[in-house]
This record gives sequence, C-alpha cells and structure tokens, in this order.
Amino acid sequence: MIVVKNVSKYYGDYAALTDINLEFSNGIYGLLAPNGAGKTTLIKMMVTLIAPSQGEILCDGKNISDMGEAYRERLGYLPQQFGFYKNYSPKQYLSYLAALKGIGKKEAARIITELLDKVALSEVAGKKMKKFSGGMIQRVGIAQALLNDPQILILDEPTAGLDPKERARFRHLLTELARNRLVIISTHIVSDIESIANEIIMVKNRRILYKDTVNSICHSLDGHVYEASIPYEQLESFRSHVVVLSEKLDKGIMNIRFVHPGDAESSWQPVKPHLEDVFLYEYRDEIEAKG
Ligand SMILES: Nc1ncnc2c1ncn2[C@@H]1O[C@H](COP(=O)(O)OP(=O)(O)OP(=O)(O)O)[C@@H](O)[C@H]1O
Repeated sequence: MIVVKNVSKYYGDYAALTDINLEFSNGIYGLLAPNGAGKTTLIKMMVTLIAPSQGEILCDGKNISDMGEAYRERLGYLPQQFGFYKNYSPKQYLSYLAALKGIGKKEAARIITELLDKVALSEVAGKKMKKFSGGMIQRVGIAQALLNDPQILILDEPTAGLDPKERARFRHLLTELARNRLVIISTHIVSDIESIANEIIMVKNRRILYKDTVNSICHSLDGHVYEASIPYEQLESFRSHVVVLSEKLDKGIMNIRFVHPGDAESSWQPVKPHLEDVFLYEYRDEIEAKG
C-alpha cells in the first residue's frame, strides 16, 4: 500500500535519514529506535508534513505529495504532542475536529459515540479533559486520528508518559484497530510493540537496520546471548570482554546477561535472544552516551 523509495532527508547539511526503502501493507509496524534516530522525521514525511530531500513516498503507486487531500483522507495521525483544549470534553473536542474535517453534524455524532466506545471513554465523554490521565488523553488522541476511519494510522510515540496498565490497554486497542488497517507506531520502548507488531523496523546510523518479524530479528543474536553468575570483584574485567545487556547484584554475586560473539566459557548459560537484547546490543553506543 505504501512504499518509501530511496528516501533521504537533510536538515541543512545534516543527514537525518539516508536512502530509506520500506514497504508497508496492512498490519502493525513498530518503528523502534532510541530518541534522535530519525523516527519522527520518517513519520513526518509519511504524513506529508515535511518533504523528502531525495526519493519519494508512494501510496498505491502514486506519490503522496501529488495526492494531497486524497492521501490525507486515508490517513489518521497522532503526533508526539497533540494540541487539545483541556476545558473541552472529548465529545466537544471531537465534534469540533469533525466539523473542521467537513463531517456533517448527525454523522459526526454517530461516529464520535462509536469512537468513544472503542477507546473506552464513553463514561467520561462529557467531562472536561483537564482532569484526564495521560492514558485517557492518548485515547482521545487515537479517537481524533480515527475520525475519518483511516486505512493508514500513524502514531508517533503514542505511549510516552503512560503507566504499565495504560500501555497494556493501548496494545489491546491497537491490535483491534489493525485488523483492517496499516498501523505504524514509533517508540523507543521494546515492550510497547514486541508482542503486537507484525514487523519491527529499526533505524541506525540514518539507515534501516532491520525490517522483519520479531523472531527473525532475534535470530541475528542466536547463539551469542548468555547468562552467567560471577563474583562482584570480577565485574570490571568481565565487562571489558563481553557486551553487558543487564546486571543484577544478589548477595555479592552478579547475575549478568550479555552478548559474546566468540567462543563461550563452560560456565555460561546460553539463552534465547529477546528483542530487548537486540535493541540493547545494537544501540549500546547511543545508550551508553546518554548514560
Ligand atoms: N527541523 C530540524 N532541523 C534540524 N535538525 C533536526 C530537525 N528535526 C530533527 N532534526 C535532527 O534530526 C535527527 C532525527 O530527529 P527525529 O526527531 O526524527 O528523531 P526521533 O528518532 O524521532 O527522536 P525523538 O523521539 O526524540 O523525536 C536528530 O538528530 C534531530 O536533532
């Protein structure tokens, strides 16, 4: 449905993304990378807020920048920060947006009732949003992105600021929404998308590192992830010859999960790689730098 073809984006001399090639059809795609990797840049190009410096983005074979409104009619977008009026209720806010989109009053009322039910906000439909939790606000955001029943739904860091329970609810909602849509979710939190995404896209050094299923991406570290327990005193020297993924100190013993591409020692326990392992391994320099 959507093809990103040889796309690069420069801000002045700075290359944010270079030679990006991607194809999307229905399902959930998780765009996973640390902050600053270019997720928002890619998303902004895909929603026509900014134009690629090179290359093109096609929807059913047509360049989206030439399609204009015809493309945007098929698109629902939740930006990283979306503007809403906190003195409005969800119903007032959505009615206002529906009017801007040219949806008739009666039709809008029907759609809004349905949407508020879908995002589990029917009970607070008439309440001012100023007392809403982050999760409730994000669900209003999803509802506004769905007003035109879009075939393509693009959500930029939709789970930022949500607590674990709200994240779980969000995942259920997205799975439901993706049954007959293309859904793209950007995040730097592995657990947001690991269980729901049909494919994960990872961006590194301005390029696509992976676009594959979780299983296939995890295969890249097959046979290289281990767990071991070592005395605390050996930690420094251990760290110098493996890539540590996680450490837990328990009664003077360090339990370590790590990556080591070479020969293993007999005391190391090989374990099945998870997506979090790949994420921590691939972005170890960025993560260390942010410390
Ligand atoms: N308008 C701009 N002008 C100059 N540089 C920019 C601009 N927008 C983004 N950048 C730079 O491009 C790179 C990618 O930014 P982008 O916002 O796409 O990353 P991201 O992965 O979405 O991170 P975040 O989650 O923090 O938004 C960053 O180094 C950023 O500083």
